[in-house]
Amino acid sequence: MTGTGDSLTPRTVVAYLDRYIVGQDKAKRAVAVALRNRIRRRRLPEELAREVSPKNILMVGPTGVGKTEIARRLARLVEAPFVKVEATKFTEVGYVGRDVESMIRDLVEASVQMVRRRLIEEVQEPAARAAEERILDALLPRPKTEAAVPDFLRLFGAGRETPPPAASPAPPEPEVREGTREKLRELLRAGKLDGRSVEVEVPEGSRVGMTLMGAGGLEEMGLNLGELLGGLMPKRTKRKTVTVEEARRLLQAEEAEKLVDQEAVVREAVAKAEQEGILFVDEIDKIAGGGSGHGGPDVSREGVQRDLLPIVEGCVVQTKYGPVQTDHMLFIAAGAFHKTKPSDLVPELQGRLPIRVELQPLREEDLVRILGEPESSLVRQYEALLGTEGVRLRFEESGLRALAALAARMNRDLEDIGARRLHTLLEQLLEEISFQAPETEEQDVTVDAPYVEGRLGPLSEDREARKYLL
Ligand SMILES: Nc1ncnc2c1ncn2[C@@H]1O[C@H](COP(=O)(O)OP(=O)(O)OP(=O)(O)O)[C@@H](O)[C@H]1O
Repeated sequence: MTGTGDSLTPRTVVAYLDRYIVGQDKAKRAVAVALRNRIRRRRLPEELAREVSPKNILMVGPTGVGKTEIARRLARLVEAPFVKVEATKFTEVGYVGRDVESMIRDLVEASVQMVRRRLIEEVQEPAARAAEERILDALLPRPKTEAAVPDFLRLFGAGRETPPPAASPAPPEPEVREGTREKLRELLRAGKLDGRSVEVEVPEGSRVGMTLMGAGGLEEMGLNLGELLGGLMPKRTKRKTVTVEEARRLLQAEEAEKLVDQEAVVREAVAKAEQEGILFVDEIDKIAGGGSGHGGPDVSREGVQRDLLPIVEGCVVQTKYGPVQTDHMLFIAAGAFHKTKPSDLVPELQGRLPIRVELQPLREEDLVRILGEPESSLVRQYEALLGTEGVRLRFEESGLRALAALAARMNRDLEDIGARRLHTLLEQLLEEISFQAPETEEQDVTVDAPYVEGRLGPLSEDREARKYLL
């Protein structure tokens, strides 16, 4: 389900999120409302719409309970450009105030990729046709004499009287060639020529990727000399012998690239980032309060908050795609707040994160559901992955319960890493099968409680091993 506008009521958004994330109803509601506010804002007269700032969200909750997942799924639902950053990244040595702006550049880049992918998808049909013609040209080269005469001269009759070189056979009549070309086209479309070799002209590598050494200003804005000059320098191509199948892939990609208007991509991408962008700023709790991030000569936490502020409040950031306004981007900040409180953030930042939601630690029952219920749950992923190699994996309810119980225990005894514990446990549980799958005959594996206990029980009792493996 993707879409924008009327169909995206908070209720439908929550229902969508429910398909992937277990529990955390308050956080789901908060993001659904924030999204709805965006839709409402777009219906306002322009002048008023400009005044309405997004209702940014502060998610408070321990690690691994679904904070990022909720934000990411929301972005995917509405096809919004999305970026996740760790606020602590900006407290590191070597940090300069403007680095905070890099998250906006990353967002725009994500938006450009997104728009480009979509537009490229849209021109696949004409690109495929153009690629087909080029492959046919390569398989059935035009006779040299004719090809050597530019089309505009041929209009005046040039080329007709040029006799073929004595040694080479006379070129086939145009109608005969046309017929052959059409036959070849049929074979090509039926995939009968896929294995044949053909020589085609393809662009050479990517554009020159020289970065301007030492030109701090440009580099900071994400500018790159190769890209700056890319448009001015002729693109280099080389002749390459490949299979017809590969040629189709290469040429179709090249033709699609040519058909997409790069300026239109940038225009749409910048607007999309400005109006629909979602920035997820994790570990915001670690920059709350004064002092440095984690001792040492790091940049002060308050300094980072002060740098974040203009971006959250709305400013213009220079990017290689031009100036980008941050006023209407949605910020979702998140943190565990074990050692600090949201009220330790500078007041202006607190004011810019008006919606507060708490996410709950995951209980054993939640972990059971997380294993099996979400549409792309871990269990489904493993079943599908191993299924590709003939392993019919089946999880029984008792197996899921045993796994969840163990995960809950390890979270209590070691460190609470939330649902991430399930990843490490499942990896250990299925390690052997995963390793052997390609070499074994088809097999059925049923994961029930004894299976889980047999494999993970001993590990969970071993004080040292469990620290590293579970
Ligand atoms: N409530 C949940 N329902 C389904 N899956 C979950 C849930 N909570 C966590 N997960 C899964 O656990 C993993 C980690 O979750 P997520 O990235 O959302 O953590 P987080 O709360 O953002 O923590 P952190 O702040 O440390 O990044 C993801 O693979 C996610 O799908």
